[in-house]
Amino acid sequence: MTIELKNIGKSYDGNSWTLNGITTEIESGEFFAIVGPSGCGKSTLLRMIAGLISISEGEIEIDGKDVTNLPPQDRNLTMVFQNYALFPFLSVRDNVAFGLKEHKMDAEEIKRRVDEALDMVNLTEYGDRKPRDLSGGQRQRVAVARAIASDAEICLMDEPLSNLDAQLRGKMRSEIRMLQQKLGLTMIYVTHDQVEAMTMADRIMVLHDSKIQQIGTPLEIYNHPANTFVAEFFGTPRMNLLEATYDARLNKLVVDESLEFDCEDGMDRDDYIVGVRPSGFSVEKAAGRSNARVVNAEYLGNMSIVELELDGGDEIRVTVDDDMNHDWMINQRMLVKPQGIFYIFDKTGKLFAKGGSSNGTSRSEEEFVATAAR
Ligand SMILES: Nc1ncnc2c1ncn2[C@@H]1O[C@H](COP(=O)(O)OP(=O)(O)OP(=O)(O)O)[C@@H](O)[C@H]1O
Repeated sequence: MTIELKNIGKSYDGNSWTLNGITTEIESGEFFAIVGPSGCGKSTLLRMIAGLISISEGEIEIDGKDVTNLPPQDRNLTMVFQNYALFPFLSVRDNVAFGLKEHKMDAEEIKRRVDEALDMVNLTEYGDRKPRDLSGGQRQRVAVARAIASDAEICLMDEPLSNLDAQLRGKMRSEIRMLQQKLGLTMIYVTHDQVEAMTMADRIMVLHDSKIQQIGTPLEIYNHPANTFVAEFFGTPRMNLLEATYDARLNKLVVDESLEFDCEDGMDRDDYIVGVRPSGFSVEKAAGRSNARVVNAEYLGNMSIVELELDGGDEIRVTVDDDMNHDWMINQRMLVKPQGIFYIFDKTGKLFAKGGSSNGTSRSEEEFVATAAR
């Protein structure tokens, strides 16, 4: 089932827009994640698609049919909430069967569907328990089983894993993804967790400032972030964003007078923002040459995260992989150089171009993807 959002807007107070101009098409069988920081309107959008709150502007179509004014039960969808919304006084089986009974479905059919759904989430032996006698992860599975049993072709999930510990979250991520694929569900999945979105989704919509910042596959979003917001939101530690001046004579962008980034033709301004992921620098002790000092270092086993202050005052965060030499000393002088890919944003934060090469040694012109003309 496809879902089409046409210029959706929401204003709770009639003055300001919580969401504005949301337009996209979600394909049948797609796992579509909506991500963004707290308060950006993720739940609002999901609830509008579900029909739980009204839309201030725009239209929603499901499988080509306008459902904007239809109640939730007529939209062929089901929803899993953050707090699972289980009935405490009903058994697991009855929780899963609840919606089916409401629909006056035949008892045999209900039993078949409940058995099947509990089997899929590995809860067959827990059917007679009450929710309070289950672990957090098991409760979460009951909520998923209820969604599956409904046979709806669209499933909406609102931060379903946020109450679980990190280990269980990782396990449930792959379980939900597997079930979604097995059942061919069209999934819209809200999360504030960029890792969850990157690992589960076919495509991601990034929301911020009431608007869509970017829609793309996880790779597209990571490799071609549309702006500084998206660039910083995805990737841990965050991308370093540094103010840079363009030196036309050298054809280089210069940060703090000591870090230089090679440019292609087409640079038309004096000021840009250079974005460098923490892996995009080399750090070495070089006799007589240095441009930074170590401020802090965390050794994590397979790598270190090192914070450095450039001589011009900017701070950067660098990851050093397979760090055998992890005796970083605070205030130690270092020579920092760019290596590999970097991003050039204009002063408004929009991606202007991508520079550098991915192998970290030589740079090729093909790697320089000019996006300014778009
Ligand atoms: N019923 C309401 N009345 C007025 N304002 C609301 C209402 N519900 C949400 N809001 C506001 O709309 C904005 C978006 O809220 P929403 O819950 O959609 O964000 P979210 O991205 O899901 O956040 P979180 O990740 O924290 O759950 C917030 O500023 C919130 O305060």
